[in-house]
Amino acid sequence: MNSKTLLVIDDEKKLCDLLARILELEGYTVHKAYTGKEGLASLQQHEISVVLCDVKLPDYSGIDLVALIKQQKPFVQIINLTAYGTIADSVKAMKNGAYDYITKGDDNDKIIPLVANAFEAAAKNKLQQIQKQTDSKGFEAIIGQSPILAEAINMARKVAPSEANVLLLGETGTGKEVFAKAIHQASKHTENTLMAINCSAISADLLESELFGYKKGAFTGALADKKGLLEQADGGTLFLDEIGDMPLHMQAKILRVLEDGTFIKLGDLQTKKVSVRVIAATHKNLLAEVEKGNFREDLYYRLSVFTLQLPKLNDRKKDILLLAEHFIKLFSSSVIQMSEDFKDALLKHNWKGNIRELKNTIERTLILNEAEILHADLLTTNFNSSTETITNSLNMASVEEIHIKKVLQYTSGNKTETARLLGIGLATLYRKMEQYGILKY
Ligand SMILES: Nc1ncnc2c1ncn2[C@@H]1O[C@H](COP(=O)(O)OP(=O)(O)OP(=O)(O)O)[C@@H](O)[C@H]1O
Repeated sequence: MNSKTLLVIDDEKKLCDLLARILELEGYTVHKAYTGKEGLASLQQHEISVVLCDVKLPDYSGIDLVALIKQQKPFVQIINLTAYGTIADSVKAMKNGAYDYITKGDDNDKIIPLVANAFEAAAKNKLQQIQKQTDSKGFEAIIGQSPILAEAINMARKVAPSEANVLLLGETGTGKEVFAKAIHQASKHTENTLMAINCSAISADLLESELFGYKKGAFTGALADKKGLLEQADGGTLFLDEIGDMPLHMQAKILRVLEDGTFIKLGDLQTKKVSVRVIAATHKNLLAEVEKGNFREDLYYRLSVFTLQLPKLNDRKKDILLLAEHFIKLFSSSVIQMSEDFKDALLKHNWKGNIRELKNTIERTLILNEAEILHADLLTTNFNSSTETITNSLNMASVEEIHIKKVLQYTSGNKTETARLLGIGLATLYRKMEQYGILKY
């Protein structure tokens, strides 16, 4: 993600050189090619994320080249350079998978923002691709060698091929969802779907319609029948994340699913039956919730037949560097090393957000710095929660303002992505931008 490398393919040498120069001034590393063949060779040699490609090349049609590049490197984004008035070309280019097209000479001020957006799309594509590969790797994707994690993996491997429901316990970010996916992958139902829902993230009404589905006319806006996640997961696995936050009336319905596989869609009179294995997860102490009357005891016992406690990252310090190395490789295409002081800082930090916090910390550190060797000073402003090492020489507000601006710059003003990277909600981001008078984006 770090390397902002692009390729310009154009046989008009002067234009190619000019474009390259403009983009270099924007901080990009630019490779040039004057023919399609040279371009394809360059793509094999360098880590390129975005290609600007003329549609009329001596040896190739730039439009055919789009399909060829997409075949070889699906996450690479291609912007075609078309001559004035050749709309048909542009349409075909987009059909072949081009990110966008620019009319030569006409759209000069569009190039820079378009290229920035194309890089963003390429990075997202790459992460999605890696995520897919990771998901299909099952237990192999779980990084860590500490005995406490090995024990959890061992237990999960044992229960995976059985039909037993599983309750995953652990603080936020300890990898509960990763384990749920791995258990599904190693189950007998891996050819069927794993459907996941976070019970704390959406309202009770929406949760109910998402899980059970509804009949047309069940409520205003129910314009057609909708299958719920339970039906979609039939024959496979349903992952109920943060089950401790499920409202009591829904707990009764889920209990019924666990008991005999039956449920009723919203607005329906008939009972439906599914065969679904349930994996549930929570960061809460469910027994304490049972005592407080917030969680049904019978559901607790149904779910907790096989309970798996996932360790906190602070309890498996041995894995911190291993995970950090893994995330560095994930987020950067260039070779980046950790200095001893950087490793020390990672080991000393109190990882309240567990692996997710470590992952976010590494991602931010790499976004905001170009260094090939990471030092501890790069980390201080990137730790999620309060850290003793944070600088006092600037007041917090100005550090925050600078930080928000940097991330906005990185995302080319994409607020949703900025909020995600900052770990705050979109509304909070807008409020802070207003507070600091950040108007440009
Ligand atoms: N052992 C691991 N190896 C590699 N990546 C991991 C591992 N465990 C977790 N992750 C990554 O850390 C992040 C958090 O993991 P996950 O979402 O599974 O945690 P969680 O316990 O379900 O969190 P929450 O309770 O907040 O939903 C994810 O991006 C995941 O890919």
